[in-house]
Amino acid sequence: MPDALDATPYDALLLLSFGGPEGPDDVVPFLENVTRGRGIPKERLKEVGQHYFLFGGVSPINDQNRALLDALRKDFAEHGLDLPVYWGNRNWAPYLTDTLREMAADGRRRILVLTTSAYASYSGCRQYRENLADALATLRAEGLEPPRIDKLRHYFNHPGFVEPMIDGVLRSLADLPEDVRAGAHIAFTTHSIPTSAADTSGPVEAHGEGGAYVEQHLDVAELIADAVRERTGIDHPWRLVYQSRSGAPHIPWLEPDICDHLEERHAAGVPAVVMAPIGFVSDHMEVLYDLDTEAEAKAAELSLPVRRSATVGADPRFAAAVRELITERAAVERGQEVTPCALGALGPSHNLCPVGCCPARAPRPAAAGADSPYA
Ligand SMILES: CC1=C(CCC(=O)O)c2cc3nc(cc4[nH]c(cc5[nH]c(cc1n2)c(C)c5CCC(=O)O)c(CCC(=O)O)c4C)C(CCC(=O)O)=C3C
Ligand SMILES: [Fe+2]
Repeated sequence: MPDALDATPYDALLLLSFGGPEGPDDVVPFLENVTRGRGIPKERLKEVGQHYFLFGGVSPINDQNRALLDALRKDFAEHGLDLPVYWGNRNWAPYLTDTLREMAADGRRRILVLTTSAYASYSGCRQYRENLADALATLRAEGLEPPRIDKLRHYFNHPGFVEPMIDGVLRSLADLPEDVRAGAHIAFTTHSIPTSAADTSGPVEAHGEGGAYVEQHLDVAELIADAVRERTGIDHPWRLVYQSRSGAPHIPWLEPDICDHLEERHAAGVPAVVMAPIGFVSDHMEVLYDLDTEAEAKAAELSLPVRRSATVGADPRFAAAVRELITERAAVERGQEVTPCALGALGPSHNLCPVGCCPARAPRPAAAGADSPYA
């Protein structure tokens, strides 16, 4: 086997995700897990519960992660990368702590973590690092020797993440009626977060209006829009907009919301919109409900033709990107020179979250960062 497919010093990959309910009885306990201590109004929770009940109480996210696990294992096997893959979630079974306990029992000592979040933010990065620190503390309290954990760098600008989304937008444009296609605008969407969380996202030097969170999404949006222009010869105007706002109404979150944006585009005479959910790794509930149900209903009310483009999901190019990120990071840990792969203006993200990256409201231990107690 060539050197590049050596994962040493790592002995396992952990896919770390959000988790979702798998039946009606799971919905309320799942939402309690998600919102524990996070100050989400009761009304909002009831409403979000209804989104899940509309789909039989089942979030597609777990099956999508199972498909990603299959794609990763297949890719690793085909390329001779001998690295076992595990899966654990923040909010639903298989729970992260149970998976880490199993990994420790299997003798895994150096674990690399892949999160199903491509960008910097408290929710998408540090909160997962806090979950890892909590799980490690539990193992330690149980008298188990906790493994050492590193997290793969943010992959928002990796070609294996961006290219499937370019294809998705091209497919959605092609799927629009011909008479509105050339004039279509692209609405890149991501999860809204409190502006205070956006402004402090990423390393301290990226803090400022919108922080690394907005900056990274704008980088991806521009990459996709440029590629679409190159391949179609048409300059489709675009904007980064937000969805899935939560929290109390008096706290500012990133705007505009996709539904307001559709209204505004319609009023401006735009003939069609492609909604491209670049903030998400799979077509989970935020996509199925907030875009395919709510935003589609708004568009129907406006008689505005819209299409929603696909997320990467289990695309083989994404699986290959994960393999490349693993072998790249492993080489770094072995002290070898590597050229990290990244598109766009921002360049490859840091391997180790620096101190002050995506701070929490109340500081808590977080694993796999420069400020980690057991890094
Ligand atoms: C940045 C971000 C991502 C993208 C990065 C990533 O993927 O990590 C993301 C993903 C997801 N969010 C999800 C679900 C929920 N998020 C909620 C609440 C919140 N999300 C937030 C942010 C994010 N969320 C925030 C700041 C809150 C407020 C509460 C808090 O400060 O923590 C709530 C509570 C109800 C509500 O208020 O909406 C639910 C149910 C699911 C699962 C979908 C499924 O089941 O298929 C996924 C993948
Ligand atoms: Fe969320």
